[in-house]
Amino acid sequence: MPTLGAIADDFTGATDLATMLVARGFRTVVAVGADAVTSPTEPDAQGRWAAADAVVVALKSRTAPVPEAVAESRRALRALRAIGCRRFYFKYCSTFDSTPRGNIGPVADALLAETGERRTVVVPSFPATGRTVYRGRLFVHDDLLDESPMRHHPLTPMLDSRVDRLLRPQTRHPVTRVGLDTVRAGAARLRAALDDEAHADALTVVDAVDDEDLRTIAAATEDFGLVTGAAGLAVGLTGPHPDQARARPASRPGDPGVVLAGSASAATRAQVAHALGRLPHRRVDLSRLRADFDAAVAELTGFVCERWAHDPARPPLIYAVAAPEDVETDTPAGAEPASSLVERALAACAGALVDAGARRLLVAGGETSGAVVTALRARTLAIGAPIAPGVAWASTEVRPSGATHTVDLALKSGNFGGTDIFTQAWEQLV
Ligand SMILES: Nc1ncnc2c1ncn2[C@@H]1O[C@H](COP(=O)(O)OP(=O)(O)OP(=O)(O)O)[C@@H](O)[C@H]1O
Ligand SMILES: O=C(O)[C@@H](O)C(=O)CO
Repeated sequence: MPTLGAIADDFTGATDLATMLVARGFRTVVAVGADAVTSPTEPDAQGRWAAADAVVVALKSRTAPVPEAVAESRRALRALRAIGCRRFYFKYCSTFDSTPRGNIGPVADALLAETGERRTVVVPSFPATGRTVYRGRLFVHDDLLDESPMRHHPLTPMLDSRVDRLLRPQTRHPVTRVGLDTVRAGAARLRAALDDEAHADALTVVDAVDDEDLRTIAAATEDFGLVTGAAGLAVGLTGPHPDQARARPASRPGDPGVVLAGSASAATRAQVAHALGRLPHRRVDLSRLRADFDAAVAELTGFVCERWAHDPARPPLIYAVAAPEDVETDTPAGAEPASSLVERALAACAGALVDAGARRLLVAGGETSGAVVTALRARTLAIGAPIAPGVAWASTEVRPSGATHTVDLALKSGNFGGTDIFTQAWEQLV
């Protein structure tokens, strides 16, 4: 029976947190939307929840309209409570992706109200991926958040690095801070500080620079009904199944695989560049898609199938962006924007390729992952072997066009993973 329920505001974020929970000994299932918890279609659904220690509901709420994000998050919390969860974790991005309207503040407010809790902590720090919070400022490796590439994010440009200043316009609660000195004084001192009247009704941003700080925060908040943060905070949680939490791969070595990269992030571009010399590849052609979408998708999938026949051991790469100038910033008059066009194309490729035999799919980009998972009609993901901090394989049943197949799927956040992840990830599937 799961006791820990998490609500993630995007799909790659959900698998990021689930990867951490599995490493910490929680048998973890990712549910795609609240409906996958409340009305599961699989015959053994009750058994699935009974055999889980943690359930993470993956939402697409990060940049949704505020009322929609709030309603979906509330529904997810109620669904998690109905299957037994008693503690809740709101997972958002380690780069605090949000705007002055939301959605981190409004969702945190709603989840506090729903749980009956008065206060919670705000912990975006994730040192394993270079995100740290010091004196309330969020760093991405050596850069302040607003001096990192996140400054130019198309949907959530991050123009400040002070987490409290980012959050204040988003929430009805006071936003307070607790600094690293207090964290380093230990869990008891931190807890005493959090119990101070100043933080009684607050969202409290807590500094954390390394995993030990996160463990201290987790210990100090172990009886909080709701915590909020990136996946890093889970480093301080301990699940009941330290050696048996990881799901087995669904595929066998040599089964057909493919990489679908829709992300344009600097990390993904470096990964694409690395893979270009090593994997068969095709770039998504925007004008071809606009001229004849179905034919363009058929060309891409035909290429992949032809390469499988030639060399099944090398998973082909279908990618959208290799260089910054590949990103289309101005949509031609009357045309579909490149972002949704590419998402639809990669989702269509995923469905067609699973029907054609793909049993291993590595997807790069949060929005891209959401589109692919939706097209594959996956309901739940059982988290397996880790690939990189925040990225793991997951086995899942999919049915893009009726027939059900079990596949291994890895959802890679745009900024995560080493340069060689597209060629090396497959080695973890054993
Ligand atoms: N050539 C292009 N021009 C414009 N947009 C593109 C192009 N290629 C891809 N895109 C879009 O860019 C967006 C990338 O977002 P996505 O969330 O998939 O990656 P990301 O932002 O790097 O990942 P994450 O959210 O995990 O950090 C998608 O909507 C994708 O369709
Ligand atoms: O926390 C992160 O950085 C990631 O899990 C994420 O949310 C990617 O979109």
